[in-house]
Amino acid sequence: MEQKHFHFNEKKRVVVKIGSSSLNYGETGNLNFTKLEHLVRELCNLRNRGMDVCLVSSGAIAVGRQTLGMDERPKDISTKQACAAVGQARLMMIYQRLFAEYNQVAGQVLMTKNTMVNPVSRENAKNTFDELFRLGAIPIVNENDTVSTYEMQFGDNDTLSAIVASLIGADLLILLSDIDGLFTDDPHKNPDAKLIEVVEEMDASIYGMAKSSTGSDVGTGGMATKLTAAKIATLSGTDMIIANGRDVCILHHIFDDSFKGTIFQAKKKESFRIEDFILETIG
Ligand SMILES: Nc1ncnc2c1ncn2[C@@H]1O[C@H](COP(=O)(O)OP(=O)(O)O)[C@@H](O)[C@H]1O
Ligand SMILES: N[C@@H](CCC(=O)OP(=O)(O)O)C(=O)O
Repeated sequence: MEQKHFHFNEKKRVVVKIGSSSLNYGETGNLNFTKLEHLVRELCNLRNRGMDVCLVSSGAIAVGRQTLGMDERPKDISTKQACAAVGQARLMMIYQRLFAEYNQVAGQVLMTKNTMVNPVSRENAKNTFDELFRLGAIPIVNENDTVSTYEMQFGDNDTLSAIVASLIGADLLILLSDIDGLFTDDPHKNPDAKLIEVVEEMDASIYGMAKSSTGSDVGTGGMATKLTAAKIATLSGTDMIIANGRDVCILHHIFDDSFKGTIFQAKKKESFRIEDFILETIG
């Protein structure tokens, strides 16, 4: 797809979200180190281009489950939280090592809904991001799964990444998924589904396409949570892209103006306040 008119290479602050299914080998559930290494290299190159870069990485529960030798996806909250405690630490250890290889520094930011709803916590979180960018570091964000209660959970990192993008005033959010973008229907169920390349208006016809079915044993939310993310991002003035994270080199293709995916065009609404949106819609 030729998208020269979008000028993504002029973006200044970019959030990239990668889902659990893109970090693991589907068949074994083990981490794909080559993929992680390529992802980190791509993000370091964006930093080298002069952009502020933030990574929202899922995978804590999947990595913890693997590390603890569980065959089944955990169902109850305390088992998920125990998996996240083990997996988040392991994931960060790997990221720290890989970023250091490219002479970049990564910092961990773990958030709950409370971080966004409480004005003092929200301001503190924003200041932390600003300071990390000023220092040239790359924030790596996840939900604080080990402590977040059901009521205070975002529950999916698609929504969380859009909230982070809104909080830090990012001008581009990229969701790396296990699928090329938004299709007219779930392509795993409907082989006639067609890729939508650009979404200018988030109207009812668009919401009708997205199903919450996931493409893997580790994904959360399916396309429905990606559209919630698109709504938050576009109202905040952030363009959003869904692209396939199978090959993370797609990141430089996005900035070189040639890639396959779905672009949601920003529509900033002056009255939009992320904290009100969270209270009204996500609860
Ligand atoms: N309209 C749609 N277009 C594309 N994918 C869809 C659609 N509706 C549901 N899906 C499902 O959403 C999945 C992607 O979400 P998910 O499994 O949560 O993965 P991840 O968060 O890792 O990207 C796809 O694999 C697909 O099965
Ligand atoms: N916070 C959870 C991930 C939740 C989530 O949205 O997962 P995914 O659908 O894989 O992006 C974790 O790190 O395991």
